[in-house]
Amino acid sequence: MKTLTVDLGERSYPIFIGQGMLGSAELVKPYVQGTQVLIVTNETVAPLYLQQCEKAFADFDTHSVVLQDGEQYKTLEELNKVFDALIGNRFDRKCTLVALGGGVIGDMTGFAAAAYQRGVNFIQIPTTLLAQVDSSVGGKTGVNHPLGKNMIGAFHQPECVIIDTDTLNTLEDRQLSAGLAEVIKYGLIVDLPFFEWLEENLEKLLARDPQALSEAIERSCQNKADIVAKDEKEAGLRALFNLGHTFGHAIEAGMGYGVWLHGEAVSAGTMQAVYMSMLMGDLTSEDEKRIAKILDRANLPIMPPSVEEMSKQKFLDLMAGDKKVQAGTIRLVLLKAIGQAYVTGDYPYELLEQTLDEFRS
Ligand SMILES: NC(=O)c1ccc[n+]([C@@H]2O[C@H](COP(=O)([O-])OP(=O)(O)OC[C@H]3O[C@@H](n4cnc5c(N)ncnc54)[C@H](O)[C@@H]3O)[C@@H](O)[C@H]2O)c1
Ligand SMILES: O=C(O)C(=O)C[C@@H](O)[C@H](O)[C@H](O)COP(=O)(O)O
Ligand SMILES: [Zn+2]
Repeated sequence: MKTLTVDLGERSYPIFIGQGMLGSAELVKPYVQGTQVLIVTNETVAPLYLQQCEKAFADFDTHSVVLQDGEQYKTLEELNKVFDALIGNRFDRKCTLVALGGGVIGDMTGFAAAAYQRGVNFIQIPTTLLAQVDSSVGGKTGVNHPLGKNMIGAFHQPECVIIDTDTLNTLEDRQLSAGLAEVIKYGLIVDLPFFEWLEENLEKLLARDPQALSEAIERSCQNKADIVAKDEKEAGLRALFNLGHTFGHAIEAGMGYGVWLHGEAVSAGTMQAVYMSMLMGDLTSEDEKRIAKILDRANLPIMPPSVEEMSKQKFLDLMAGDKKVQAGTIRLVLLKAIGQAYVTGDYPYELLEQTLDEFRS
């Protein structure tokens, strides 16, 4: 087992990466406060892993709640089921919530933990590649609104993150690819050597080679932990994790939550950011081809929805609601080079329009 640390002073926490850890009482015990535990999962993950996970919390007064599966259920309404379970079972302020599932369950459970009685502890047990490399680390929690992704939420850090890579054995190929979009993102924004390693090892990752997966998860989590430790609440640097997301979140909301997976929307959105970085005179067409190639090899979309599926105006309206918008300016994460991202609102607006028009024709 490998252990990384998210260094946030007295709120620092470990990320455990290994195999066969899901039922380990020894591992979770130090991170459970009080006597009451609520495991939050969904209807797909529960039959696969709930029983095993419950074993780890057998010494506590443990309950579970099973939510509907899908991005379309990442809503305040569905979240109420968690509050019903907590209040209905008289959970007190020292209780611990456990997120067992992908990023949707992690974001919702974290937000429930942030809000219940103004804040209780929670543990992340991510079971998708995307959640293991990104969403379980860093404390962004929340739910969607019909007009925008993750618009209602809170920063709330977990007590620990338990990444059992065995859970990836049951993940659908499409979901594995979606996770790779966020893995590739780390290479693009801050880590050229990791991008080069991914170019070398992509087939191994697609074939679920345990060693390759473990290395990709570790390097991704290390990149995430380093930046979160420097900028927990996204005053600046942390926004780099949003590469491809201003376009991608617009695709997710615009097409209807769940139609495009988050990772798929991030992939196409990354190509839009890459195209615009080329228009800005930074990336070369060789860079563009190289980035498109790795995303395509990962079985990810490299073109956004067609103009018929999503108009330029719809894109712009949704992007105008992005959380990085400042004084009406849509700020974007662009690339100076592979491995070197920056955030800017200082670009000719026509280049954004050109990206939305030309990239799709
Ligand atoms: N908080 C953050 O920093 C952050 C970062 C990235 C993404 N996100 C959010 O995460 C969400 C996407 O997460 P996701 O890609 O994990 O999607 P997801 O949570 O919807 O999971 C994908 C699918 O895999 C299923 N599943 C989960 N684990 C499984 C397993 N081991 N075997 C078989 N099936 C399994 C789920 O039930 C679901 O159907 C989005 O809502 C996105 O906004 C948040
Ligand atoms: O942790 C972060 O910071 C990220 O931006 C990670 C992203 O991959 C993730 O999709 C996040 O939820 C997007 O954040 P948002 O603030 O744009 O909703
Ligand atoms: Zn993301």
